[in-house]
Amino acid sequence: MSAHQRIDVGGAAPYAIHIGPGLLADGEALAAPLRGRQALLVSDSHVAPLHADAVRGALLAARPDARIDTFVLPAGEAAKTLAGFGDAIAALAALGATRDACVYALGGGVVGDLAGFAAACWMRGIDCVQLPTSLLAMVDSSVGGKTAVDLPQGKNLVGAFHPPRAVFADTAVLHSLPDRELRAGLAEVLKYGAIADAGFLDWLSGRAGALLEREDAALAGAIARSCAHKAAIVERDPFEHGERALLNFGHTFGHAIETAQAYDGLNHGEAVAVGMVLAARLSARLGHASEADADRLQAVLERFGLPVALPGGLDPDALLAHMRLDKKAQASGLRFVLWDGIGRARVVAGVPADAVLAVLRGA
Ligand SMILES: NC(=O)c1ccc[n+]([C@@H]2O[C@H](COP(=O)([O-])OP(=O)(O)OC[C@H]3O[C@@H](n4cnc5c(N)ncnc54)[C@H](O)[C@@H]3O)[C@@H](O)[C@H]2O)c1
Ligand SMILES: O=C(O)C(=O)C[C@@H](O)[C@H](O)[C@H](O)COP(=O)(O)O
Ligand SMILES: [Zn+2]
Repeated sequence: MSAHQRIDVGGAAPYAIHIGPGLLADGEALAAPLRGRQALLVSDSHVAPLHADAVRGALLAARPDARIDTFVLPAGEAAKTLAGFGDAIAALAALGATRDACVYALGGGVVGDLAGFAAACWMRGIDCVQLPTSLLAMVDSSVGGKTAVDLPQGKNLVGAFHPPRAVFADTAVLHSLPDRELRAGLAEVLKYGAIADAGFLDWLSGRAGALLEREDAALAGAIARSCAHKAAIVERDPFEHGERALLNFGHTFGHAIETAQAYDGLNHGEAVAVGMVLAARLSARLGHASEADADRLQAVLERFGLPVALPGGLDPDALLAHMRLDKKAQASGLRFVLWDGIGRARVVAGVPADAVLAVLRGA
């Protein structure tokens, strides 16, 4: 395998995250997890024309006896649906996939979540290899085994925990990623600093220019440190019984925004950026953090060109209704990841709805 970094994720089903340029051309490495002779390469309409032939060619060079079908989703969050999931399942049926078949998810988080969910469900679970192509997918969605599709009622409401067999993050493909999507990925990178690593937030803040200019060393450092944080957390708490919920910082607000905009407004990373600012403001209102810390977090996000305010036209009461279907909510009420300042977060139950509404109204 070409020079790369490797991060191991331990637990009941251990796997490795490989990070570096050129990994998608390494057919031997990509084919190693393929136990049988069938693979379904799932991608989307932006990524497939750029990278699917190369991946398929690399896999076939290593495994000439394999049958590799390709299934392409329309690009974008609006395709992460039960209907898209059904189409992926139909592609597995057309392949005649047996239990030793493997799904390869080549794309951003939308492809990774949907393809992973199809792999989790086909014959009650077959292997999935994540080939993340967006920054967001490299630093977050390809790791940890959360798979899902959205419903009109809420984000990721139908899904399963299904860890990948391996993750190959080929950093060379980031050169074709649109700027807006690069910034969205940086929102989830900044999240690790906000919840767990004040030094990392400083490091990122000092390299905003280099990261936005896609300098290799800066990107490689940000990806590896993000994956190390995510790997450590999901290894300790794979099913989100505790600590893993911290990775949801900003997501109660963010998911409500995405749902209210019918998955056609802010993208996930942008919605999480706004959500982190709102969660920080809520934390300050409830006495957990200071307004000065919330101001600082907002300023860092702004430095990366991310949105930090609620988009116009959204009804606070409708957003609150969406939050009641957040996966952290309980029969007793809302639970939020609140913030104790840079690098420190915790899950808090019984957050009063009127405080959430006040933050949404900018009061
Ligand atoms: N499972 C998890 O733990 C987890 C974590 C974070 C986010 N997510 C989910 O991930 C999704 C967001 O992921 P995303 O930001 O990657 O969105 P995405 O998958 O929609 O990708 C963003 C856009 O970039 C394009 N793209 C991706 N890679 C490219 C490349 N190399 N070159 C050119 N274009 C490229 C895609 O086609 C798409 O248009 C959301 O559905 C979110 O809920 C899941
Ligand atoms: O891996 C996790 O755990 C996360 O919460 C990571 C989030 O960035 C991600 O958006 C995740 O899909 C949200 O999960 P959900 O359980 O709130 O749907
Ligand atoms: Zn997220």
